[in-house]
Amino acid sequence: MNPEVSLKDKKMIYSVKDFNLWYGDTHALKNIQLDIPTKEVTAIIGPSGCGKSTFIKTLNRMVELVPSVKMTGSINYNEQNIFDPRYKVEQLRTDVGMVFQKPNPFPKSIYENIAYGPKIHGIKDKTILDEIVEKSLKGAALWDEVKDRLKQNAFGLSGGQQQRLCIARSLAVEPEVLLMDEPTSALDPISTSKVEDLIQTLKKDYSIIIVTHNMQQAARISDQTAFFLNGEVVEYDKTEIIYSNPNDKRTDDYISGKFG
Ligand SMILES: Nc1ncnc2c1ncn2[C@@H]1O[C@H](COP(=O)(O)OP(=O)(O)OP(=O)(O)O)[C@@H](O)[C@H]1O
Repeated sequence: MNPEVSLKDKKMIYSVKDFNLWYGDTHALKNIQLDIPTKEVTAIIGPSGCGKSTFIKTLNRMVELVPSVKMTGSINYNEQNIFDPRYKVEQLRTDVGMVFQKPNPFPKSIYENIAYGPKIHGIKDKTILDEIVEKSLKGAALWDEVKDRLKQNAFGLSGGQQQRLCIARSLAVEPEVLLMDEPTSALDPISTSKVEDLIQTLKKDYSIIIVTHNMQQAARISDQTAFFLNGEVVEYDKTEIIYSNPNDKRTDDYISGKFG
């Protein structure tokens, strides 16, 4: 990241304004203001229960699957309010891919895991599907490891390979954004490091928003970091500032391990 460019001068993919969310009576997100830059890595950190997962599940409107949810405020994605009744949620879910904490491949072959999304979008031509599978697996740095066993079941892959397969599956429908909810917490250190390297490569083409419990990970891979506490954003700034010279004492206390 160019250190001369301040956060507010960047091109934004999301702009979150006055946003509140309740699960029944639980006020889980409180008056959130957050602008998320395009083609960078934005980390969401904070202690358990502070609203990190709720926040990223709001960005693709997945949170609405919980019946008791109520929301106020606005979230603009590419300058359109995703809560506008005319907004097409299906398009949002295509543009915004999601990778979860535990790798969740389909019980199908490696090939079919990747081809599934494009097929649903109407692509039937075998040559085109082959190309998408190869490109997506290369994009997720998995091609060389699996190119000779594409017909084998995805459950035969290691946990780290399964997680990269899930990233490849997201890439296959050509998203703009990747939401990642603790994508390495179930992985060993070597697989974690491969996924972290991959995230660094992917940010050339995608905007990445990652929830992580691992503060070293956020420091290593993100351009900006938002510190959440009790449903509020306490501080949001370039990662180097959050980690070296935070404004708020609560951020400092969390970063230095005094609570969490
Ligand atoms: N489906 C749900 N129904 C009711 N309350 C929920 C639901 N999901 C989350 N909450 C509540 O919303 C608040 C925020 O939870 P959330 O899962 O977003 O936090 P988190 O920061 O991601 O936590 P963790 O790091 O433990 O995953 C918590 O008080 C939680 O109990």
